Amino acid sequence: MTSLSLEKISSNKHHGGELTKYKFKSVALGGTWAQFNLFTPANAAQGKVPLLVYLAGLTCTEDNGAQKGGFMRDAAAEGIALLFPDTSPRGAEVEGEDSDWDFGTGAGFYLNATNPKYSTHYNMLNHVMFELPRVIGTAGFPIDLKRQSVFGHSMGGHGALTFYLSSLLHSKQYRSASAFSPICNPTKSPWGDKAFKGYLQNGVEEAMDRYDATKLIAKTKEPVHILIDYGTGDNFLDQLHPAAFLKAARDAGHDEVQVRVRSHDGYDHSYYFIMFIVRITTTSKTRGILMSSPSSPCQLPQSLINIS
Ligand SMILES: N[C@@H](CCC(=O)N[C@@H](CSC=O)C(=O)NCC(=O)O)C(=O)O
Repeated sequence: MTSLSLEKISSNKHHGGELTKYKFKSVALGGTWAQFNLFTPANAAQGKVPLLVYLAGLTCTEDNGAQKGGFMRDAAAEGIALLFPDTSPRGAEVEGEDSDWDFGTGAGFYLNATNPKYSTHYNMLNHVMFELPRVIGTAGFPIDLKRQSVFGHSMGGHGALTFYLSSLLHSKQYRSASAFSPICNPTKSPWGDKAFKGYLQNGVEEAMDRYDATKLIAKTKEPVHILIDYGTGDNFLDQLHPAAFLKAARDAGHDEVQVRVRSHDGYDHSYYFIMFIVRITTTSKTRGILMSSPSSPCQLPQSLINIS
């Protein structure tokens, strides 16, 4: 998979670091222009820093998390780079892709499409998990791709959980996953149903083993590091199923040290909730979760205690 060179669109100094927007012609997304934001903290000038990937939700672009998440202050303090990909290809010119807010443009669902209508362009899994790290590595950014974690919101929470769980057996690409209001059991949710029936040749059946975090955690034997937050006043709670994920995790033997699901009284699905959670969560480290490394054993439980 090769990519043309990056073009810088804009750059802003932020919390002592730099938030830069780039675009490039994405092979994974069928040759369309793909944009992303990358925050590099000030200490990246001294050496490579870890990377935390943020996956946004339905209707979002690479800007929502960067502008509304409130992640950068802690990332700067902890010396962590943040990557904000887009949520779908743009301008693929697939018939009907702009008809609905929860399918097509802005709603790539972090999978690789197998329905021939979408499979040239709608490959957000390949784009985020493989193409973007390759682009970042090739461009020579001061980022240590061996220290990578993933987090996200709603559809992006689904992406974070499924990317993390599906890479556990093979590449161990991410050290942990955390999610705000994630779609935890998308084969049981209307959003997931619509996405899978549209993007996948064999519909929901095809998604069971690959794209449903509740199904994946049920089969995961390895130790995991997962943190989920959701609000009880979430207007989309019927799409999320956090209790099903928690039950599957406990049934599979993952205790509260490995999988923590926190509910927050009255909070909704919006970025106001995300900002609140980020503030009560002492540092990005505790969401980003770069604490497990060969040289430093996993300290997630302790870090989670710190943030409770
Ligand atoms: N149709 C509405 C609602 C869309 C919405 O709430 N999107 C969420 C993600 S929902 C699950 O993935 C979101 O993050 N919106 C962007 C934001 O900045 O709040 C609409 O179009 O607004």
